[in-house]
Amino acid sequence: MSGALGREAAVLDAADVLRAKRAEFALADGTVYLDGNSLGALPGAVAGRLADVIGREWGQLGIRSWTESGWWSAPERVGDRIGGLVGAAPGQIVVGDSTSVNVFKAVVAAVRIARERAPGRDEVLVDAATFPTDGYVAQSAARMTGCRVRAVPAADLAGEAGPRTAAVLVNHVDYRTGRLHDLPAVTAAAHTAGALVVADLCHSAGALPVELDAHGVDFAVGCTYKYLNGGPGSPAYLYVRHELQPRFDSPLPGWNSHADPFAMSPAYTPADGAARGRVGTPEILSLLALDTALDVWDGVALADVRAKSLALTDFFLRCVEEYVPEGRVESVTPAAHAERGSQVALRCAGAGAVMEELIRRGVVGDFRPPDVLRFGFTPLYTGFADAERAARVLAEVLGP
Ligand SMILES: Cc1ncc(COP(=O)(O)O)c(C=O)c1O
Ligand SMILES: Nc1c(O)cccc1C(=O)C[C@H](N)C(=O)O
Repeated sequence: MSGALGREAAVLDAADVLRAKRAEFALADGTVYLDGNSLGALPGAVAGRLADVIGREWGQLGIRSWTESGWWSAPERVGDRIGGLVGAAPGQIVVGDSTSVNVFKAVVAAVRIARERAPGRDEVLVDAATFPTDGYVAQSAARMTGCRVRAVPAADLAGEAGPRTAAVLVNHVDYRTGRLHDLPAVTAAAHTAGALVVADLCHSAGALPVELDAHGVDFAVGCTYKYLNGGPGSPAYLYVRHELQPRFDSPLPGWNSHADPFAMSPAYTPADGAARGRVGTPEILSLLALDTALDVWDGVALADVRAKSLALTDFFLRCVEEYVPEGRVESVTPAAHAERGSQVALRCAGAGAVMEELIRRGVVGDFRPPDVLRFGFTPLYTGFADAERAARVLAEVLGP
């Protein structure tokens, strides 16, 4: 650490109300980890929990663990814990499958409900810069339901929802630029137009306060391996708003979402509540790793997370401005706090090679084509000294 910004970082770290949380993570020595927006860091307690789940619950109790260890109901129990982080009252979130699969369930179900109300609706609106999987799944879901996809810039989604719109699929935060979209406005406009909203929270859950119930969002999906630190491939989640649950007609009705799964009935009767979003057997090992990973949120106020995230990203941008010669990088992340998630994306010539060199020097971010350096700031374990060092090393890599 060096210079005035280094000293400022030390002062900011000393005053950080979340600083004790860093010790709950296993972080590699000498590395600045700014890739929690792709794969969150490992919470230290996860290894012990998995050892117990494997050794005792699976190894000793075996099949009995589905009931005695609570495996069967873990998708709803862990879903309620995630609900506490995304403004969802209990009973509306189930954990399981991937985000991609949950986008499929949500978009098809949203179209089906919209069609019940007004059969002529035939359009799925998606934001044009969506994460690819959402766009691919929306295309297929639309084809299967006789709709067409119309891609418009996220900022135009609210204005574009109209009488033909059945569903609006919006990424809460853009994965490439880190732009935070106006979910309440999109939701309100979609509802005025008679459409339903599906929100992808992959880059917002755990990074900033999300208020699903308060904003009346219809469906939401998200992964748990980024800011929720569930580990590689940890299961995703599906939120279905309470009032919609009786009409939620899942396109993937598996035996796990049956009202009486062990009746093994040939006829499908959907379960009530969040369980209707289940499909097949839950991913118990990664689900229970996630369960323990969520313990790091105990005693954490999301307002503190948001305040630190904005302070960190502001500070990083200041350090970049100070250290990196003018014109070498350009931030594509909005300066306005109301429009920023928890990452900074810098457009940079030769970004792929620059990121490789950054990683070689211990600053781990990622590269997104065609020319974006992406730095994720995870307030629970990223400090101001990390932000300062990352900007300093970036300047060294780019040269004078
Ligand atoms: C916004 C967004 N949606 C969906 C996904 C993909 O989800 P999954 O691969 O878990 O299905 C990602 C990241 O991979 C993402 O950033
Ligand atoms: N899910 C990932 C994976 O399995 C491997 C590498 C990266 C990912 C990601 O999550 C990418 C991430 N959604 C992104 O915003 O780019």
